[in-house]
Amino acid sequence: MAAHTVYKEPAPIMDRENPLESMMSRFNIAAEILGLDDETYNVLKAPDKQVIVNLPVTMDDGKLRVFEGYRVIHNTILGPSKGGIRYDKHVHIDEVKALAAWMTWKCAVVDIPYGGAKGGIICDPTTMSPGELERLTRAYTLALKDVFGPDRDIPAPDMGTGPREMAWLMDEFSKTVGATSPAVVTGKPLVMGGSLGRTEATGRGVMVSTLAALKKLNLKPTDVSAAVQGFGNVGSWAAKLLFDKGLKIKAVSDISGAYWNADGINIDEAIAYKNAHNGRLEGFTGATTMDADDLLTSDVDVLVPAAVEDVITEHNARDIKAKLIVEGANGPTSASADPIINEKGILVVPDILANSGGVTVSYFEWVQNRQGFKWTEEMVTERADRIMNDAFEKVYQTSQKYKIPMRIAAYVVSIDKVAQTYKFRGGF
Ligand SMILES: NC(=O)C1=CN([C@@H]2O[C@H](COP(=O)(O)OP(=O)(O)OC[C@H]3O[C@@H](n4cnc5c(N)ncnc54)[C@H](OP(=O)(O)O)[C@@H]3O)[C@@H](O)[C@H]2O)C=CC1
Ligand SMILES: O=C(O)CCC(=O)C(=O)O
Repeated sequence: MAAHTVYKEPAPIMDRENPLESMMSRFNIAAEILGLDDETYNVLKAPDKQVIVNLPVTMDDGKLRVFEGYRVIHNTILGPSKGGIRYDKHVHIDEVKALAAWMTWKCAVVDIPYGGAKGGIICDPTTMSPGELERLTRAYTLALKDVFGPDRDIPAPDMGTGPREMAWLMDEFSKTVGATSPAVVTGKPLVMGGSLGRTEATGRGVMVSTLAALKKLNLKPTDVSAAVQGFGNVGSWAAKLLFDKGLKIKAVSDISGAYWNADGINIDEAIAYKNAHNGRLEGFTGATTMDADDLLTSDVDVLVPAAVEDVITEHNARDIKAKLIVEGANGPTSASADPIINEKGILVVPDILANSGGVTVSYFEWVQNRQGFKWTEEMVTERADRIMNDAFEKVYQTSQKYKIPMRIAAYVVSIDKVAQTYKFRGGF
């Protein structure tokens, strides 16, 4: 008889900052500023739906392992819910709930017709074979076949997933409905309905919002240095596009460590090195190694956290030297750090604005799938850049109007749009 193991070893959330608490604390401040009515507040403070699934997967050694997966739908008043799927050993339901709510606010801030959702599976994709990952992805899709759908809930990549997983998901879902259904998922490979520009979209949005913020600070990109934490999809593209705009990228990092060069790192070389070395920067010779935590407090003008949640906390915020933080990751700053950052006068382009380029181009992918017509790369980037710049300006003007940080202003813009929609639609 095969041995049965339940693969479930999440880090207890109590030992870390809780992203859900950070999300709620900002939501509460913005709701207060808006004078949000109790009914709408009570609807928005909790997710519409939380699904927990058990996923039995036969591993390559013939043993059966049961993984735990989640899909949280935060809100759908603006449209079908949208949000990525995370494969990571630290996935936690509270984290998925926070990430789902951030998707609602993110889609509202860029004014695209989606609600918010997020998914995750507790697993370590770095130790699993492609076959195991495929069986896991198909099991997750089957378990959620009644949740997903082009007009219901549309997943996408997040940490630990990419076009390969989205292709398996699209295929498995299509089999359950008996017809090829490309619009059920975004972030697909180009040959099967993916959009030009989606791979780099989140990093591009980070670059566009960094340039917009530098303008407000009267700083020229070519006079500015930056550090980027995380060198995956978001971090590597953000670093490359900022490097191309003339910023001196003095530090980058991934899970293997942080790498520093006061004269600037050649990001093209760093990406080529990573691609040739199993996706890691370990051993990169274009920089010297530095303590990973020191990257966040290093002597640079712009800090781009683009890895995981809660890396900027009350414990290190005082030591940050950057004048500008542009949040490529979701939730990289704990609410406990907000007052310190505000007191220091650091301008923060918050996650729900700075990294919204990804979902914006996902929206374009979904539109193209439904139109059955492929846009050119120029159409994608021109429209995405315009949306990012418009959203930046709207949030910036709101922050000026209410004399509040851009983070709270972004929540104000989003919650206001959602609340107004509830008023018009009625129903409760
Ligand atoms: N992909 C997207 O379109 C979007 C992603 N985001 C957010 O951006 C963030 C990154 O996602 P994405 O780039 O897709 O994920 P990836 O899995 O592609 O990359 C994550 C990167 O972070 C590194 N990393 C993980 N933990 C640490 C750490 N403690 N310190 C330094 N680096 C670390 C990883 O290193 P290694 O590879 O060596 O493990 C990897 O370089 C997440 O918060 C995600 O939710 C937001 C909007 C859209
Ligand atoms: O592209 C998408 O639909 C969602 C991306 C995502 O998960 C995010 O923005 O955090």
